[in-house]
Amino acid sequence: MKVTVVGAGNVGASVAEYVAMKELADEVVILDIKEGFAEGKAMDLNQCATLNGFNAKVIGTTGDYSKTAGSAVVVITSGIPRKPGMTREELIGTNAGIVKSVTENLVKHSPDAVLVVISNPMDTMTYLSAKTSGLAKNKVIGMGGTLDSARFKYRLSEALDCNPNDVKGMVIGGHGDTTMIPLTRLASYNATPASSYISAERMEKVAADTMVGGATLTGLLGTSAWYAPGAAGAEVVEAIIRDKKIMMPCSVYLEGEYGQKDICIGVPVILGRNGWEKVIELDLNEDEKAKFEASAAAVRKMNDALEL
Ligand SMILES: NC(=O)C1=CN([C@@H]2O[C@H](COP(=O)(O)OP(=O)(O)OC[C@H]3O[C@@H](n4cnc5c(N)ncnc54)[C@H](O)[C@@H]3O)[C@@H](O)[C@H]2O)C=CC1
Ligand SMILES: O=C([O-])CC(=O)C(=O)O
Repeated sequence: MKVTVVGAGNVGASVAEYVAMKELADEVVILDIKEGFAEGKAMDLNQCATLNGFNAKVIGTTGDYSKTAGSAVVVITSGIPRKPGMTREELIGTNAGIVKSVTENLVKHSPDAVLVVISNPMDTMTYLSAKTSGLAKNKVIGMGGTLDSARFKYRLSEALDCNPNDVKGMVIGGHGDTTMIPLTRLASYNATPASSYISAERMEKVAADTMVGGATLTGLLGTSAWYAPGAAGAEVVEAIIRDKKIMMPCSVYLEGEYGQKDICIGVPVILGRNGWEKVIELDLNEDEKAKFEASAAAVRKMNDALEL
């Protein structure tokens, strides 16, 4: 089983590390355009094998797509990250060209792969990849909601002063500072609504902090985050490789679900060997529906900037 990660930068290397450590593939290929960079990251990761007890071979390449041939899953992280003060949407000018050419090269060599798109602005890059690849719609998955939901649960656990693993919560909508929708009404702690433990004001703060989760880290780090993005990317890869049939919010191509067509946006899906296998239609209330519509409108506006 082969998994390819395009982009050997912060997020790509983190995805590759988790994929190797979890032994999700026996071959993990990392591809970058920066001369020797992917080769260096691969060598460094291979030298962790005996320290972290994994047996996966990591292969680095500078732009040789033949090494990616026959991948079961490919993860696209190539492109520039934002700097403090920027939005993810501002990255479109540089990243659209990169994601388009990377997608074309990948599908030439791995026509049966499932694509996991991470590059930002993620929903629009997923839409671009879906349109460019010509793959079945279920084979293109944008990773954002899985990360945003992990941040939501972290913020909830802070507010409730509890183990984050006892908290359930989901973020749907676009992966943007103003477009993501933490579903506060449906969040729970030990099968009880999380809202029954904290004030409405505190819950609003949890949601607001979740929405600017990426921007907050970018302000602190000077570039965007990679540990949780890498872990979330690997979580999606694991669900596919291990055919887990597990629900995660991902950006997928909608054809009427949630009242939306011809758009990739975050909704809960069942992930398995074939990619996303089913969209789960949550019973949203009027406020949540209105937020989802506004989020979709913003993502659609961004998609309009693409040259397809
Ligand atoms: N969807 C999500 O939840 C998240 C998305 N991101 C996004 O992921 C992307 C990568 O972020 P970082 O890894 O932090 O950036 P980075 O700058 O550390 O790494 C990006 C890598 O892509 C490579 N690259 C550029 N053009 C390429 C091409 N044509 N082919 C192959 N490789 C190419 C660069 O050489 C660089 O090594 C950014 O767009 C960032 O905004 C980051 C975190 C979370
Ligand atoms: O904030 C960013 O630009 C990177 C990203 O998507 C995230 O960490 O959620």
